[in-house]
Amino acid sequence: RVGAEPFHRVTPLLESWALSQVAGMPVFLKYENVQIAGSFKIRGIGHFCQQMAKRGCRHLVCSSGGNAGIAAAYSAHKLGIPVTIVLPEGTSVQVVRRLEGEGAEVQLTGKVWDEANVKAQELATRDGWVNVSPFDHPLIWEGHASLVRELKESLGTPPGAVVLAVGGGGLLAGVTAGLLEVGWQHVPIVAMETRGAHSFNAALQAGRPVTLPDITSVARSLGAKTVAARTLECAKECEVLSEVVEDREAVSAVQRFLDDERMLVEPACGAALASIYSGILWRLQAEGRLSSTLASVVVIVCGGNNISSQQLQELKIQLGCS
Ligand SMILES: COC[C@H](NCc1c(COP(=O)(O)O)cnc(C)c1O)C(=O)O
Repeated sequence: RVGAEPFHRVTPLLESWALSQVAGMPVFLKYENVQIAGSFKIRGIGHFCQQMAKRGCRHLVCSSGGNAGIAAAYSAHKLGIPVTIVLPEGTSVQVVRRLEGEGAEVQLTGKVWDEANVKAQELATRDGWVNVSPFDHPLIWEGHASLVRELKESLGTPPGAVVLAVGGGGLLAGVTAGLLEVGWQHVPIVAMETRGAHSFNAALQAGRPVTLPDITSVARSLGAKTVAARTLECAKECEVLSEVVEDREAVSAVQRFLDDERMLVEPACGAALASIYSGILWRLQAEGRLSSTLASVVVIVCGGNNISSQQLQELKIQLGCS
């Protein structure tokens, strides 16, 4: 039966000795980097695709910086439905190869995700075709909420804060939905972005979704110029602290995490880890915006496929980080 079992897996939640030392408090890492299809995306995208298959969808199309596209290709493969992935021209060869390996038809168009998305929406007007948004649909948020149910299962008691990265805001919307569902709506969310992809921070400042003129951050997976409108409602329903770090800090965090935990993640994930490595949590506590006596903090290691040791070396040279 379609949709009987979700496509995602339960991921480990492990206390990190190294990051706890840096943070001066217990840091628990939710390892979505070992999730099916390489990032947390499969939780929401898989759920969305299963529901669409139930409703008679015959062809899936997705515009993605990479990870949502891989999750959509994996889901389509599992469902036996053809899928077209529309990607920005600069997408790495390894992602294109991975998508074609999952059986997807890949089209490269546009400079950034928003332009590829216009093309995907055009294709989706065909009969029986459904566009899989990388981050902006209630079914995606519903699927991502499974992550918080797993946190509740593992921790029992609520963490002092949950740290996550924001691109289009799907993970933020899903975690908010999950916190409300398990009764942890008082747990603050630290929403991390890199400068040059800080569309959520800009929206919060303006009180409405803002479209950035361009994406200039190396964290391409955070590269949605306009954040989902739903994220502004999340900021009213939960306590959401929006923080922006420089690319250099995100890439330095990737390197430190590689040495601390021997795992390689994208700069998008480095943005979340920079909350620890760049002392953002410590500063929020010093400013009184986070309690100075947090019992623990959970950092969602969102993962991502779009990184290699060579790309990390090139990024470190490009950004001049240690
Ligand atoms: C343009 O890209 C949006 C989306 N990446 C989103 C993404 C995020 C941010 O998640 P969001 O806030 O978009 O739900 C964090 N961490 C990783 C590794 C990601 O791939 C995609 O793959 O299409």
